[in-house]
Amino acid sequence: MTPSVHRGALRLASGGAILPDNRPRDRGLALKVDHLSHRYGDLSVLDGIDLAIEPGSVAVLVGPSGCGKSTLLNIIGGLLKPSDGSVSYSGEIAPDCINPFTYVFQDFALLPWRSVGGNVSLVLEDSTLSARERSQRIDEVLALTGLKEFKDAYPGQLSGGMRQRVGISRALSVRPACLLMDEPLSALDAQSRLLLLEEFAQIIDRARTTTVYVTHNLNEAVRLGHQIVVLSRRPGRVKEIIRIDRPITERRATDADMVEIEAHVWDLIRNEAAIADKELGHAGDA
Ligand SMILES: Nc1ncnc2c1ncn2[C@@H]1O[C@H](COP(=O)(O)OP(=O)(O)OP(=O)(O)O)[C@@H](O)[C@H]1O
Repeated sequence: MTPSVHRGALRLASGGAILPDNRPRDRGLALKVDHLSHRYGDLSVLDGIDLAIEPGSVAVLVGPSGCGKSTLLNIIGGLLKPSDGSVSYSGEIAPDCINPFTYVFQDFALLPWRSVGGNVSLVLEDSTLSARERSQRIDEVLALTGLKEFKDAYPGQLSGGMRQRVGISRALSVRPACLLMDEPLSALDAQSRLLLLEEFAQIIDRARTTTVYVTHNLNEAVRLGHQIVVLSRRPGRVKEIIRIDRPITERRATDADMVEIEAHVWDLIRNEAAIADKELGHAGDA
């Protein structure tokens, strides 16, 4: 099979969609991963992954350490070419989208000498937006992420949770068609993480951008995912896909069904995670 990342199915939407109030319900691309495998040299990392992600939905990738979650995210984002299989995208990219595939990483990568507004502005400065349009967008995303009052503050004056909200503001300001999030909350202390998780749920729901979210934290997975893709240990294969239909904003981590799903996901990965940890530990000894 010829490995490929198809981008041919993308087309521009006719109407300019605006976050947050008059946005369309489903902003984003549909993604399809077909029989995808990946190797780094002799190391087989992903094996035969099939996956479909609906526009505007959140797919969470979980699995033991080293099972290939970030690799899959990077292939979906077009940073890596798969050894086998393909990723295809279909749907509409709004004309106001500056960067269709946009990452949010765990380290916030903010410039300390730039204000909150200045950090968001950074990703808009090479675009064709006028100064006025840029300023409107910045105000709009800061309103969406609850940072309006902090536009002129500097990263050093903010908590970790707020810094990550600047990170997500910056990502949303380009109006992405797909958000790629690699453990965005993992650099935070437990309390900030819980607080920001609730805020993320609201922000992700309001933005309605197709989102692929990698995490080790199963609480985040059930809180945010429309589907939870459970991968086996390396080489990662899809072990089970769990769908959660309840709207993200109507979920509570303590709801009985959420607790049950989380326990089920943990059952699926517990043994494999223990084995993967030992394998990685030995690899580190070598
Ligand atoms: N560029 C690379 N070259 C060689 N091996 C790599 C490369 N990137 C990742 N790997 C290896 O591929 C495997 C999968 O890595 P990846 O980061 O995708 O897994 P992961 O599930 O995201 O891991 P974790 O949960 O620990 O973050 C690991 O064994 C890793 O060491």
